[in-house]
Amino acid sequence: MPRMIEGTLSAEGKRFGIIVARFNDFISDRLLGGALDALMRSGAADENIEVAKVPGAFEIPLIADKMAKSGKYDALICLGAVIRGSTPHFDYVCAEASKGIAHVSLGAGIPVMFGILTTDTIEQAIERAGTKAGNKGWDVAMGAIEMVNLAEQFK
Ligand SMILES: Nc1c(NC[C@H](O)[C@H](O)[C@H](O)CO)[nH]c(=O)[nH]c1=O
Ligand SMILES: CC(=O)[C@@H](O)COP(=O)(O)O
Repeated sequence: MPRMIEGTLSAEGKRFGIIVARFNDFISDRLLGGALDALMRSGAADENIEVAKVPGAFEIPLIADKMAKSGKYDALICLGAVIRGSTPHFDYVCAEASKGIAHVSLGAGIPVMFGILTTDTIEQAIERAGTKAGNKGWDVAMGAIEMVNLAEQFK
C-alpha cells in the first residue's frame, strides 16, 4: 500500500488571514461567515484569524500579496462574489482576480485559497453562499486547514 501523505483538519495554533471583497457583500459576508465557522469549529483561536476587506475582487491579489509577505499567517483565504452584469466587465474582473491570486499563491510559500464565486446569476451566488449548494467560504476554509497541515509535512 503506498504511503499516503495527508493534511489533518485541525486548525489548532494555526494563523489565518482572510481577504474579503465588499462588492456584493450580501453574498461575500455569508462566505465570510462560513469560513469563520469552519475555522473556529476546527480549533482556530479568535486571535489567530485576521480579516481584511477590500472594495472588490480585483483588489484581492494586492492585499493577499502583502499579507503573504508579512509572515504573519500560515494560510490565506480569498473570498468574493463576482456576478455577471450586462457588459464584459465580469470577464476582466474574474480573469484578473484569479490570475492575481494564483500568482500570489505560487510565490507565497503558504496556501492561498481561491474562494471567489464567479456566477452568471444572483441565484447561483445565493445557492453557493449557504443554501442548496453549500457555502464555498466553508469549503475553502476547510481546504486551507488541510493544506497548512499537509505543507508542514514537507518542511
Ligand atoms: N462587478 C464586481 C466587481 N467589480 C469591482 C472590481 O472588483 C474593482 O473593485 C473595481 O473595478 C475597482 O478596481 N467586484 C466584485 O467583487 N464583484 C463584482 O460582481
Ligand atoms: C462583474 C461586474 O463588474 C458587474 O457587476 C458589472 O456590471 P455591468 O457589466 O452591468 O456594468
